[in-house]
Amino acid sequence: STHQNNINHVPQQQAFLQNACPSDSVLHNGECLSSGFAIPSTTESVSFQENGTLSLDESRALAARAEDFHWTFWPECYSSATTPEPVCVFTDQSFADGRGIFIVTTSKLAHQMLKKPAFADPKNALNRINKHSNPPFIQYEFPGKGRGLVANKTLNRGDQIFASTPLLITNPVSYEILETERLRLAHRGVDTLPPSSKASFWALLDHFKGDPVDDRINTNAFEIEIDGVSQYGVLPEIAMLNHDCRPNAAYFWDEETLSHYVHATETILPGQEITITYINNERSREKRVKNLKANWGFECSCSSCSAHPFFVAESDARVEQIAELAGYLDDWTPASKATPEMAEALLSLYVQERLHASMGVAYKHAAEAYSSFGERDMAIRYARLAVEYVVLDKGFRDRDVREMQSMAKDPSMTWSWKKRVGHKRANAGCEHAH
Ligand SMILES: C[S@@+](CC[C@H](N)C(=O)[O-])C[C@H]1O[C@@H](n2cnc3c(N)ncnc32)[C@H](O)[C@@H]1O
Repeated sequence: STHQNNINHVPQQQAFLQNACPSDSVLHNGECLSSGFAIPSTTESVSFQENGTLSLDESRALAARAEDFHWTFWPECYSSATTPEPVCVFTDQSFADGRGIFIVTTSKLAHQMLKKPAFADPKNALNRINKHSNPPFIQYEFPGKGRGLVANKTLNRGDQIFASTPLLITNPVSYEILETERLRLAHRGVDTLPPSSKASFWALLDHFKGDPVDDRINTNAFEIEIDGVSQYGVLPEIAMLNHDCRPNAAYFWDEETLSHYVHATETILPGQEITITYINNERSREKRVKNLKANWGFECSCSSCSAHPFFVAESDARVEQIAELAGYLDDWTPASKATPEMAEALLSLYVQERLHASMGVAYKHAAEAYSSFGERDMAIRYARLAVEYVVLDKGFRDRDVREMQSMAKDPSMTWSWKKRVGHKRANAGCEHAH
């Protein structure tokens, strides 16, 4: 379908430069070409320097000359029949005190991103971010899973391990242009990063051994949401953390500061590896292993994946029971069988299963279950714990965090208060309806 591609994929230099070329043409290789112009199929080219892109010096000069133009380089862009606008690479070398960032997206979305406090008010937004001196860990090489981070001091639950901004963000729209063009944008992005960030990028693991840039992105990217769109971000610090199905740290993405935060979710002693989860762990071993293989391409070697079949079966049974109890607790109909005792069983299963990093949801269930029977103090107890845990994996601005903060203040003002008073409460002794 090379023909098809030549017709549909007209490489365009950014639409912003409206005034640089007449409206019926595009800027290409420093020249205005009629928009019917199509460069030769890039599939035949080996070098990314070919095919007439602006040199870095040219695009830097062009960006400097343009009025009100935030980015360090004039963006290289490509479009296809399905892209709403050309997809371009936008680099800001001065972002986050010179750490730099490149973003592969449309100009409209790139412009929208500039409104985030991380770009608009970095002094305040980023004052706690990217501070990597005196880290609470050292890097260590583990046989079978590569580099990882090991605590060099005791970390308590809630301690920040690091918080950092991505070196790159790619929007899913970039998959709508030709693969060769998508790769050119990614390579261009890496070439435009400041030297130390470029070095951190190249030091990342390339697990799949394909295109060296794409491979590093695929091996290390995390899903991040910006303005309702799920995108990929690469952060060299968090990329050093290995996966464990029973991790001792959690991370969240904060859209306002465009930062990724990592915190301990339990006590981590010096010498212990700091781990996060790459997947949803509240599933059977078989499903977890399959998911890691399919999406990350590795055989999980964590202790709960490599346990003896007896222990695997026990663990799977607990995970299944967690889902069953959560199902009851989520039932808010008059026929609901949910009780606070169920929530206690749920909490106990989370602890036994060592799912500390995801305890937040269990504490929320417990807080609501007690609130629904009008038990104020127990609701407060668990609402406080829910806030403490949920924030570590959902972030400061999460809805559940706010809800649990309100419950901790005054359960009687929340929607669940006394919702189930009068429901049968098995094992609780007192069964009379109020
Ligand atoms: C984001 S990187 C983590 C850092 C990596 N170990 C390194 O040296 O750069 C992800 C890669 O680490 C390895 N890895 C992470 N967790 C693992 C685990 N639980 N079992 C086996 N390999 C793992 C896999 O090769 C995976 O593709």
